[in-house]
Amino acid sequence: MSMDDLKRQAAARAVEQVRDGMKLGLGTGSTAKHFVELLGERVKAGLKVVGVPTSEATRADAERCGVLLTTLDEVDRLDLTVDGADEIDPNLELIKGGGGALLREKIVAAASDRMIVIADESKWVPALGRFPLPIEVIPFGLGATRRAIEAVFAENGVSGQMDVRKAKDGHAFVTDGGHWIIDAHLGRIPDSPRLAAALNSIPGVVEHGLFIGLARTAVLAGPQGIRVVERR
Ligand SMILES: O=C(CO)[C@H](O)[C@H](O)COP(=O)(O)O
Repeated sequence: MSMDDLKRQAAARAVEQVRDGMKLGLGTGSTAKHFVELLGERVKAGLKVVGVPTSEATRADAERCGVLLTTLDEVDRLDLTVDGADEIDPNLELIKGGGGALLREKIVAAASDRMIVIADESKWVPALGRFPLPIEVIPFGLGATRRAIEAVFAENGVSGQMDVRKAKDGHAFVTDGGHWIIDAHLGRIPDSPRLAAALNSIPGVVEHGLFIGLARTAVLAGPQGIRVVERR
């Protein structure tokens, strides 16, 4: 079974949680794309839902699949967000942002009563940090922001190379919000909630990919089947 089959299986399990009338957060990435496609099939069969997309790519996918869209200005809370992740630890803390949509993803997840993270088993890790941590920054004053990030890393016992993410054309990758992303290669993050809070305090950092206390359920698809992990 391919990795993509596993992603689709995890997405299919999450689609079972969707009920008529729900307001949904729609994640970004290849796993979330499966969810949007499967949701679209249920919509065509008569399910009534509205979704808030977490990226322009997901907006296009949802429109193509016939999923009605709304915004967080038009609705108050969302019932459920379903999104992928780059890493998931046993406390259901996440690294997200490999696809560059972390800012909208976090806004949408925080506005949701429940977040289900869907992934293949390879995303399950004992501790976060092997996947480079995406940090979304304002291009202005980048040198100062980098130095402040380095200082926060040192205070939190981590260090590693920091790369400005590049697009395929070799220029800086620009997020849907018009910002840049620094990918920080930290190896292992001993205390992710503490690091997340410290990064939030840096001027010039718009958001980072540590999702702390947001995911309630993880649906992990592996060759042996599906494992569902609930937040303790
Ligand atoms: O955070 C994300 C996008 O910003 C994605 O959810 C994450 O990168 C996982 O992607 P995929 O499902 O393609 O493995």
